[in-house]
Amino acid sequence: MVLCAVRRQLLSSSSTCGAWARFLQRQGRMFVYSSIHGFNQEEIQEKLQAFPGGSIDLLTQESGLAVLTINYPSRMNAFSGSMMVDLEERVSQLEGWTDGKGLIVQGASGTFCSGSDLNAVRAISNPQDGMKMCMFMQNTLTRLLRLPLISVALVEGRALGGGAELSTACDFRLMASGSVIQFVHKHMGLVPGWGGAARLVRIVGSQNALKLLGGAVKVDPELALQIGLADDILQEEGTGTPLQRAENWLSIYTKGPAPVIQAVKKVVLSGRELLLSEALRTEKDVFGTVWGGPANLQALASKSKHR
Ligand SMILES: CC[C@H](C(=O)O)C(=O)SCCNC(=O)CCNC(=O)[C@H](O)C(C)(C)COP(=O)(O)OP(=O)(O)OC[C@H]1O[C@@H](n2cnc3c(N)ncnc32)[C@H](O)[C@@H]1OP(=O)(O)O
Repeated sequence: MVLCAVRRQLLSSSSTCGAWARFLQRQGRMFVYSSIHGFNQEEIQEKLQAFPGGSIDLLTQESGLAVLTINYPSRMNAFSGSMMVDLEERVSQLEGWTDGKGLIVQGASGTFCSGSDLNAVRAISNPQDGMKMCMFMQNTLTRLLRLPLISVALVEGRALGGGAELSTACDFRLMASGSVIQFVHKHMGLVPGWGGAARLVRIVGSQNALKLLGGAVKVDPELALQIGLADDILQEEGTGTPLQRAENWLSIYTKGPAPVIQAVKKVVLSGRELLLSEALRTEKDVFGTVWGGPANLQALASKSKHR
């Protein structure tokens, strides 16, 4: 039902969204898992709701920047079951946000996210439930990464286990000094299951990914920057809160009209996810949505120079 609603929304909105819907249709799917994979979203949602606590908070701003906050400070922002369901709902909201340009994903109270809530994990530690939770989170995080918004994970404190995986579902990672990203899965007798391994390989390459997962390495901002896991280090000095500084950092990439910023994300995403010929066709479609558009005509009329 959610799939139909989102698809309807995509198909009925602007021409940019039309190209986006075609891109997603070309991929053959918007979600990684559906009923043909034996995935029943309602069933797993009901199971997850049995483990309440915390929340995922979304603030959309007129500037076109949204802030998504993982909020469960008493458990270091671990993901309870209800927070997994919340996250899916917030991502649906963002999919329908036509004026959006950028997204910051942060944790509450100065730390990012300590992964799954171990209390819930213990209660659903059989492989069947684990795989259902994993399919649910892969669907949600894939949709998060595919949003037509430029996203950044603001990592303060710790990003552990599923928290490290969540950080890879953003376009950029901005690490505060003293913060750590650690794929602790090996120590838990596990491997990533929320899509974190597949995304990590694409971000840092397979050699580095093998080291980070095989060694459950504590990645500090300097190492993260060196291997390309982090895009920048949020300096301590400077004005404003870490969130304000992250907004400032992201604004370099989100300055401009929403249709143009969304088009930028779409062509990069199609290049990242599709075979070259498919990516080229998608690029042509997305190009068609901005060519002769208001921002393009205004730039042509102003005879702008790029010195
Ligand atoms: C592995 C894969 C899986 C997935 O991908 O789905 C996961 O993510 S499993 C979870 C992996 N994460 C962990 O194992 C984190 C374990 N916790 C810690 O290492 C520490 O708590 C740490 C480093 C996050 C914070 O240490 P610190 O000394 O600063 O604080 P406390 O340990 O006292 O933590 C405060 C409070 O939070 C609770 N907490 C922290 N993380 C979790 C969690 N993931 N699930 C449930 N609860 C968590 C901790 O138990 C403390 O609660 P309290 O009632 O005060 O004892």
